[in-house]
Amino acid sequence: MAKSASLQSRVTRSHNAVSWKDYYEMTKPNVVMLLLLTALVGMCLATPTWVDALTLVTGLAGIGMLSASAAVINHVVDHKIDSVMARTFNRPVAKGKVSINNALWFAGILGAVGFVVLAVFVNMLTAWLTLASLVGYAFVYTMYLKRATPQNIVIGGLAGAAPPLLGWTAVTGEIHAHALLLVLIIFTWTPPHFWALAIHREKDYAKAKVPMLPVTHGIDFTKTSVLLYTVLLGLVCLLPYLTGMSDMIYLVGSSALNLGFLLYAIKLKFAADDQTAMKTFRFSIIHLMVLFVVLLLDHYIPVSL
Ligand code: HEM
Ligand SMILES: CC(C)=CCC/C(C)=C/CC/C(C)=C/COP(=O)(O)OP(=O)(O)O
Repeated sequence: MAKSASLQSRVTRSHNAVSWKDYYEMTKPNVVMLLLLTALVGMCLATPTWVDALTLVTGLAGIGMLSASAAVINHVVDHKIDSVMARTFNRPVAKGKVSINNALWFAGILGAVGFVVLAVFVNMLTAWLTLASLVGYAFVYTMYLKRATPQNIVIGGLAGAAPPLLGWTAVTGEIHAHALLLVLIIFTWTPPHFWALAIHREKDYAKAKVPMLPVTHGIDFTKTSVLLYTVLLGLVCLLPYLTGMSDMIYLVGSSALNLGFLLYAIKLKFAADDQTAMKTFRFSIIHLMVLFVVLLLDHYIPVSL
Protein backbone atom coordinates (compact mmCIF):
# COMPACT_ATOMS: atom_id res chain seq x y z
CA MET A 1 0.00 0.00 0.00
CA ALA A 2 2.76 2.40 1.12
CA LYS A 3 4.79 1.31 -1.91
CA SER A 4 1.96 2.05 -4.31
CA ALA A 5 1.33 5.45 -2.68
CA SER A 6 4.99 6.37 -3.08
CA LEU A 7 4.95 5.18 -6.71
CA GLN A 8 1.83 7.23 -7.29
CA SER A 9 3.46 10.31 -5.79
CA ARG A 10 6.57 9.81 -7.92
CA VAL A 11 4.44 9.47 -11.06
CA THR A 12 2.50 12.63 -10.13
CA ARG A 13 5.71 14.51 -9.38
CA SER A 14 7.36 13.52 -12.66
CA HIS A 15 4.12 14.45 -14.45
CA ASN A 16 4.13 17.90 -12.84
CA ALA A 17 7.90 18.38 -12.93
CA VAL A 18 8.77 21.58 -14.65
CA SER A 19 11.31 21.40 -17.46
CA TRP A 20 13.03 23.85 -19.79
CA LYS A 21 10.43 22.87 -22.38
CA ASP A 22 7.74 24.66 -20.35
CA TYR A 23 9.80 27.85 -20.36
CA TYR A 24 10.48 27.42 -24.08
CA GLU A 25 6.75 26.91 -24.78
CA MET A 26 5.84 30.13 -22.94
CA THR A 27 7.95 32.14 -25.40
CA LYS A 28 5.61 31.11 -28.31
CA PRO A 29 8.66 30.04 -30.34
CA ASN A 30 6.92 29.54 -33.69
CA VAL A 31 5.30 32.96 -33.54
CA VAL A 32 8.60 34.57 -32.53
CA MET A 33 10.40 32.80 -35.43
CA LEU A 34 7.98 34.34 -37.94
CA LEU A 35 8.25 37.74 -36.24
CA LEU A 36 12.03 37.46 -36.59
CA LEU A 37 11.77 36.57 -40.27
CA THR A 38 9.80 39.79 -40.83
CA ALA A 39 12.38 41.75 -38.79
CA LEU A 40 15.20 40.21 -40.85
CA VAL A 41 13.49 41.26 -44.08
CA GLY A 42 13.06 44.79 -42.67
CA MET A 43 16.83 44.84 -42.01
CA CYS A 44 17.77 43.60 -45.47
CA LEU A 45 15.42 45.93 -47.35
CA ALA A 46 16.74 48.93 -45.41
CA THR A 47 20.07 48.86 -47.22
CA PRO A 48 21.31 48.12 -50.76
CA THR A 49 24.45 46.54 -49.24
CA TRP A 50 24.75 43.59 -46.83
CA VAL A 51 23.59 44.14 -43.27
CA ASP A 52 26.47 44.47 -40.82
CA ALA A 53 26.82 41.11 -39.01
CA LEU A 54 26.86 42.56 -35.48
CA THR A 55 23.67 44.57 -36.10
CA LEU A 56 22.02 41.53 -37.67
CA VAL A 57 22.80 39.15 -34.81
CA THR A 58 22.26 41.52 -31.87
CA GLY A 59 19.23 43.16 -33.51
CA LEU A 60 17.49 39.82 -34.04
CA ALA A 61 18.53 38.60 -30.57
CA GLY A 62 17.17 41.73 -28.87
CA ILE A 63 13.90 41.81 -30.84
CA GLY A 64 13.51 38.04 -30.26
CA MET A 65 14.06 38.34 -26.50
CA LEU A 66 11.60 41.21 -26.08
CA SER A 67 9.00 39.37 -28.20
CA ALA A 68 9.52 36.20 -26.16
CA SER A 69 9.20 38.23 -22.96
CA ALA A 70 5.88 39.68 -24.22
CA ALA A 71 4.66 36.14 -24.96
CA VAL A 72 5.55 34.96 -21.43
CA ILE A 73 3.70 37.94 -19.88
CA ASN A 74 0.70 36.97 -22.06
CA HIS A 75 0.80 33.48 -20.48
CA VAL A 76 0.74 35.03 -17.00
CA VAL A 77 -1.97 37.65 -17.63
CA ASP A 78 -4.17 35.13 -19.48
CA HIS A 79 -3.65 32.08 -17.27
CA LYS A 80 -7.29 32.02 -16.10
CA ILE A 81 -8.69 32.39 -19.64
CA ASP A 82 -6.17 29.81 -20.90
CA SER A 83 -7.22 27.28 -18.25
CA VAL A 84 -10.83 27.37 -19.54
CA MET A 85 -10.10 26.87 -23.25
CA ALA A 86 -9.46 23.46 -24.83
CA ARG A 87 -6.67 24.90 -27.03
CA THR A 88 -4.72 26.40 -24.14
CA PHE A 89 -5.63 24.62 -20.86
CA ASN A 90 -2.36 22.68 -20.92
CA ARG A 91 -0.13 25.76 -20.97
CA PRO A 92 2.52 25.82 -18.21
CA VAL A 93 1.12 28.70 -16.13
CA ALA A 94 -2.54 27.76 -16.71
CA LYS A 95 -1.72 24.22 -15.52
CA GLY A 96 0.22 25.50 -12.52
CA LYS A 97 3.43 23.82 -13.67
CA VAL A 98 5.27 27.15 -13.75
CA SER A 99 4.38 29.61 -10.98
CA ILE A 100 3.35 33.17 -11.81
CA ASN A 101 6.41 34.39 -9.93
CA ASN A 102 8.86 32.26 -11.90
CA ALA A 103 7.21 33.16 -15.20
CA LEU A 104 7.46 36.87 -14.33
CA TRP A 105 11.14 36.49 -13.41
CA PHE A 106 11.71 34.74 -16.74
CA ALA A 107 9.87 37.48 -18.64
CA GLY A 108 11.71 40.20 -16.71
CA ILE A 109 15.15 38.73 -17.42
CA LEU A 110 14.37 38.17 -21.11
CA GLY A 111 12.97 41.69 -21.42
CA ALA A 112 15.82 43.42 -19.57
CA VAL A 113 18.57 41.54 -21.45
CA GLY A 114 16.81 42.11 -24.78
CA PHE A 115 16.46 45.84 -24.11
CA VAL A 116 20.11 46.22 -23.03
CA VAL A 117 21.32 44.27 -26.09
CA LEU A 118 19.39 46.62 -28.38
CA ALA A 119 20.44 49.74 -26.47
CA VAL A 120 24.15 48.82 -26.38
CA PHE A 121 24.73 47.09 -29.74
CA VAL A 122 21.97 48.50 -31.98
CA ASN A 123 20.43 51.91 -31.20
CA MET A 124 18.08 53.57 -28.73
CA LEU A 125 15.32 54.14 -31.31
CA THR A 126 15.06 50.39 -31.92
CA ALA A 127 15.27 49.62 -28.20
CA TRP A 128 12.38 51.99 -27.35
CA LEU A 129 10.22 50.95 -30.33
CA THR A 130 10.66 47.27 -29.45
CA LEU A 131 9.81 47.96 -25.82
CA ALA A 132 6.72 49.87 -26.98
CA SER A 133 5.69 46.80 -29.01
CA LEU A 134 6.10 44.62 -25.91
CA VAL A 135 3.89 47.00 -23.92
CA GLY A 136 1.39 47.12 -26.81
CA TYR A 137 1.03 43.33 -26.94
CA ALA A 138 1.56 42.22 -23.34
CA PHE A 139 -0.31 45.05 -21.62
CA VAL A 140 -2.53 47.08 -23.98
CA TYR A 141 -3.76 44.07 -26.01
CA THR A 142 -3.64 41.24 -23.48
CA MET A 143 -4.67 43.06 -20.31
CA TYR A 144 -7.16 45.49 -21.78
CA LEU A 145 -8.26 45.19 -25.44
CA LYS A 146 -8.64 41.40 -25.50
CA ARG A 147 -11.29 41.62 -22.79
CA ALA A 148 -12.87 44.88 -23.93
CA THR A 149 -13.77 44.86 -27.63
CA PRO A 150 -14.08 42.54 -30.65
CA GLN A 151 -11.73 44.98 -32.45
CA ASN A 152 -9.05 43.82 -29.94
CA ILE A 153 -6.88 42.06 -32.50
CA VAL A 154 -7.23 44.79 -35.12
CA ILE A 155 -5.76 47.42 -32.78
CA GLY A 156 -3.50 44.99 -30.89
CA GLY A 157 -2.21 43.71 -34.22
CA LEU A 158 -0.02 46.80 -34.49
CA ALA A 159 2.45 45.35 -31.95
CA GLY A 160 2.83 42.08 -33.87
CA ALA A 161 3.16 44.05 -37.12
CA ALA A 162 6.06 46.17 -35.83
CA PRO A 163 9.09 43.86 -36.37
CA PRO A 164 9.88 44.90 -40.00
CA LEU A 165 10.08 48.50 -38.75
CA LEU A 166 12.25 47.37 -35.82
CA GLY A 167 14.58 45.59 -38.25
CA TRP A 168 14.70 48.67 -40.47
CA THR A 169 15.50 51.10 -37.64
CA ALA A 170 18.12 48.65 -36.33
CA VAL A 171 20.04 49.14 -39.59
CA THR A 172 19.40 52.82 -40.37
CA GLY A 173 18.40 54.43 -37.06
CA GLU A 174 15.48 56.06 -38.90
CA ILE A 175 11.79 55.41 -39.56
CA HIS A 176 11.20 55.13 -43.32
CA ALA A 177 7.90 55.05 -45.25
CA HIS A 178 8.89 51.71 -46.87
CA ALA A 179 9.22 50.14 -43.43
CA LEU A 180 5.76 51.43 -42.53
CA LEU A 181 4.42 49.76 -45.69
CA LEU A 182 5.71 46.41 -44.42
CA VAL A 183 4.03 47.11 -41.07
CA LEU A 184 0.80 47.91 -42.90
CA ILE A 185 0.93 44.56 -44.72
CA ILE A 186 1.15 42.57 -41.45
CA PHE A 187 -1.42 44.85 -39.80
CA THR A 188 -3.93 44.05 -42.59
CA TRP A 189 -2.99 40.35 -42.56
CA THR A 190 -3.64 39.92 -38.83
CA PRO A 191 -7.48 40.02 -38.79
CA PRO A 192 -8.00 37.25 -41.40
CA HIS A 193 -5.15 35.28 -39.74
CA PHE A 194 -6.74 35.38 -36.33
CA TRP A 195 -10.46 35.41 -37.15
CA ALA A 196 -10.10 32.23 -39.24
CA LEU A 197 -8.84 30.50 -36.08
CA ALA A 198 -11.43 32.24 -33.89
CA ILE A 199 -14.24 30.89 -36.11
CA HIS A 200 -12.95 27.36 -35.50
CA ARG A 201 -12.57 28.05 -31.76
CA GLU A 202 -15.72 30.16 -31.26
CA LYS A 203 -17.07 27.88 -28.49
CA ASP A 204 -13.78 28.10 -26.59
CA TYR A 205 -13.86 31.90 -26.61
CA ALA A 206 -17.55 32.00 -25.68
CA LYS A 207 -16.87 29.65 -22.75
CA ALA A 208 -14.00 31.87 -21.56
CA LYS A 209 -16.17 34.98 -22.09
CA VAL A 210 -13.61 36.63 -24.37
CA PRO A 211 -15.42 39.04 -26.74
CA MET A 212 -13.83 37.82 -29.98
CA LEU A 213 -15.69 38.77 -33.18
CA PRO A 214 -17.39 35.37 -33.79
CA VAL A 215 -18.73 35.47 -30.21
CA THR A 216 -20.05 39.03 -30.33
CA HIS A 217 -21.14 39.30 -33.99
CA GLY A 218 -21.58 35.69 -35.09
CA ILE A 219 -19.67 33.37 -37.39
CA ASP A 220 -21.25 34.63 -40.61
CA PHE A 221 -20.30 38.25 -39.94
CA THR A 222 -16.76 37.13 -39.07
CA LYS A 223 -16.48 35.20 -42.35
CA THR A 224 -17.51 38.36 -44.24
CA SER A 225 -14.89 40.33 -42.28
CA VAL A 226 -12.21 37.76 -43.17
CA LEU A 227 -13.16 38.04 -46.83
CA LEU A 228 -13.13 41.86 -46.84
CA TYR A 229 -9.79 42.07 -45.02
CA THR A 230 -8.35 39.55 -47.49
CA VAL A 231 -9.42 41.79 -50.38
CA LEU A 232 -7.90 44.79 -48.56
CA LEU A 233 -4.70 42.80 -47.99
CA GLY A 234 -4.49 42.10 -51.73
CA LEU A 235 -4.68 45.85 -52.42
CA VAL A 236 -2.22 46.81 -49.67
CA CYS A 237 0.23 44.22 -50.99
CA LEU A 238 0.29 46.06 -54.34
CA LEU A 239 1.74 49.17 -52.67
CA PRO A 240 5.38 48.00 -52.49
CA TYR A 241 5.29 47.51 -56.28
CA LEU A 242 3.35 50.71 -57.03
CA THR A 243 5.69 52.84 -54.89
CA GLY A 244 8.79 51.37 -56.57
CA MET A 245 9.97 49.69 -53.37
CA SER A 246 9.77 46.20 -54.91
CA ASP A 247 9.81 44.77 -58.41
CA MET A 248 8.50 41.94 -60.62
CA ILE A 249 9.42 38.95 -58.43
CA TYR A 250 7.46 40.54 -55.61
CA LEU A 251 4.50 41.49 -57.82
CA VAL A 252 4.12 37.97 -59.21
CA GLY A 253 4.82 36.20 -55.90
CA SER A 254 2.55 38.36 -53.77
CA SER A 255 -0.27 38.26 -56.31
CA ALA A 256 -0.19 34.46 -56.36
CA LEU A 257 -0.20 34.31 -52.54
CA ASN A 258 -3.04 36.80 -52.23
CA LEU A 259 -5.07 34.95 -54.84
CA GLY A 260 -4.61 31.79 -52.76
CA PHE A 261 -5.69 33.59 -49.57
CA LEU A 262 -8.71 35.05 -51.38
CA LEU A 263 -9.80 31.60 -52.60
CA TYR A 264 -9.64 30.27 -49.03
CA ALA A 265 -11.65 33.27 -47.78
CA ILE A 266 -14.28 32.81 -50.51
CA LYS A 267 -14.58 29.11 -49.69
CA LEU A 268 -14.84 29.98 -45.98
CA LYS A 269 -17.69 32.41 -46.66
CA PHE A 270 -19.68 30.52 -49.28
CA ALA A 271 -18.78 26.81 -49.22
CA ALA A 272 -17.15 25.97 -45.90
CA ASP A 273 -16.85 22.52 -44.40
CA ASP A 274 -15.59 21.66 -40.88
CA GLN A 275 -11.97 22.05 -41.90
CA THR A 276 -12.06 25.26 -43.96
CA ALA A 277 -11.51 27.74 -41.12
CA MET A 278 -8.44 25.88 -39.79
CA LYS A 279 -7.07 25.43 -43.31
CA THR A 280 -7.47 29.18 -43.89
CA PHE A 281 -5.66 29.91 -40.61
CA ARG A 282 -2.79 27.58 -41.53
CA PHE A 283 -2.58 29.07 -45.01
CA SER A 284 -2.33 32.57 -43.49
CA ILE A 285 0.92 31.57 -41.78
CA ILE A 286 2.41 30.08 -44.96
CA HIS A 287 1.20 33.19 -46.84
CA LEU A 288 3.04 35.64 -44.59
CA MET A 289 6.18 33.52 -44.40
CA VAL A 290 6.47 33.09 -48.18
CA LEU A 291 5.49 36.73 -48.80
CA PHE A 292 8.47 37.92 -46.75
CA VAL A 293 10.82 35.43 -48.42
CA VAL A 294 9.59 36.76 -51.77
CA LEU A 295 10.32 40.35 -50.65
CA LEU A 296 13.85 39.21 -49.86
CA LEU A 297 14.36 37.44 -53.21
CA ASP A 298 12.99 40.49 -55.00
CA HIS A 299 15.46 42.71 -53.14
CA TYR A 300 18.52 40.66 -54.07
CA ILE A 301 17.58 39.44 -57.58
CA PRO A 302 16.97 42.32 -59.99
CA VAL A 303 14.18 41.40 -62.44
CA SER A 304 12.31 44.30 -64.08
CA LEU A 305 10.10 44.58 -67.10
C1 HEM B 1 -2.92 40.50 -32.41
C2 HEM B 1 -2.32 39.79 -33.33
C3 HEM B 1 -2.39 38.27 -33.41
C4 HEM B 1 -3.27 37.42 -32.86
C5 HEM B 1 -4.47 37.74 -31.98
C6 HEM B 1 -2.83 36.08 -33.20
C7 HEM B 1 -3.44 34.91 -32.76
C8 HEM B 1 -2.92 33.66 -32.88
C9 HEM B 1 -3.38 32.53 -32.15
C10 HEM B 1 -4.52 32.52 -31.15
C11 HEM B 1 -2.58 31.51 -32.49
C12 HEM B 1 -2.61 30.16 -31.81
C13 HEM B 1 -2.86 28.97 -32.53
C14 HEM B 1 -2.66 27.75 -31.65
O1 HEM B 1 -2.31 27.87 -30.46
O2 HEM B 1 -2.84 26.67 -32.19
C15 HEM B 1 -1.64 31.97 -33.47
C16 HEM B 1 -0.70 31.20 -34.08
C17 HEM B 1 0.32 31.69 -34.83
N1 HEM B 1 0.53 33.00 -35.15
FE1 HEM B 1 -0.68 34.55 -34.71
N2 HEM B 1 -1.71 36.13 -33.97
C18 HEM B 1 -1.40 37.46 -34.11
C19 HEM B 1 -0.33 37.98 -34.79
C20 HEM B 1 0.65 37.21 -35.35
C21 HEM B 1 1.82 37.77 -35.99
C22 HEM B 1 2.12 39.24 -36.14
C23 HEM B 1 2.56 36.70 -36.41
C24 HEM B 1 3.86 36.68 -37.14
C25 HEM B 1 4.32 37.63 -37.90
C26 HEM B 1 1.86 35.49 -36.03
C27 HEM B 1 2.28 34.22 -36.30
C28 HEM B 1 1.69 33.08 -35.86
C29 HEM B 1 2.24 31.74 -36.02
C30 HEM B 1 3.55 31.38 -36.74
C31 HEM B 1 1.37 30.87 -35.39
C32 HEM B 1 1.49 29.33 -35.27
C33 HEM B 1 2.05 29.01 -33.92
C34 HEM B 1 2.28 27.52 -33.71
O3 HEM B 1 1.93 26.71 -34.56
O4 HEM B 1 2.83 27.20 -32.65
N3 HEM B 1 0.70 35.84 -35.41
N4 HEM B 1 -1.86 33.30 -33.69
C1 LIG C 1 8.22 43.06 -28.98
C2 LIG C 1 7.17 42.54 -29.87
C3 LIG C 1 7.42 42.59 -31.33
C4 LIG C 1 6.07 42.00 -29.32
C5 LIG C 1 5.02 41.27 -30.05
C6 LIG C 1 4.97 39.91 -29.43
C7 LIG C 1 4.07 38.85 -29.96
C8 LIG C 1 4.38 37.53 -29.37
C9 LIG C 1 3.08 39.04 -30.90
C10 LIG C 1 2.24 37.95 -31.47
C11 LIG C 1 0.78 38.13 -31.30
C12 LIG C 1 0.04 36.90 -30.82
C13 LIG C 1 0.63 35.55 -30.87
C14 LIG C 1 -1.16 37.07 -30.35
C15 LIG C 1 -2.02 35.98 -29.79
O1 LIG C 1 -2.32 36.31 -28.49
P1 LIG C 1 -3.61 35.73 -27.81
O2 LIG C 1 -3.49 35.94 -26.34
O3 LIG C 1 -4.84 36.26 -28.44
O4 LIG C 1 -3.53 34.19 -28.21
P2 LIG C 1 -3.40 32.92 -27.28
O5 LIG C 1 -4.78 32.62 -26.82
O6 LIG C 1 -2.84 31.84 -28.18
O7 LIG C 1 -2.45 33.30 -26.18
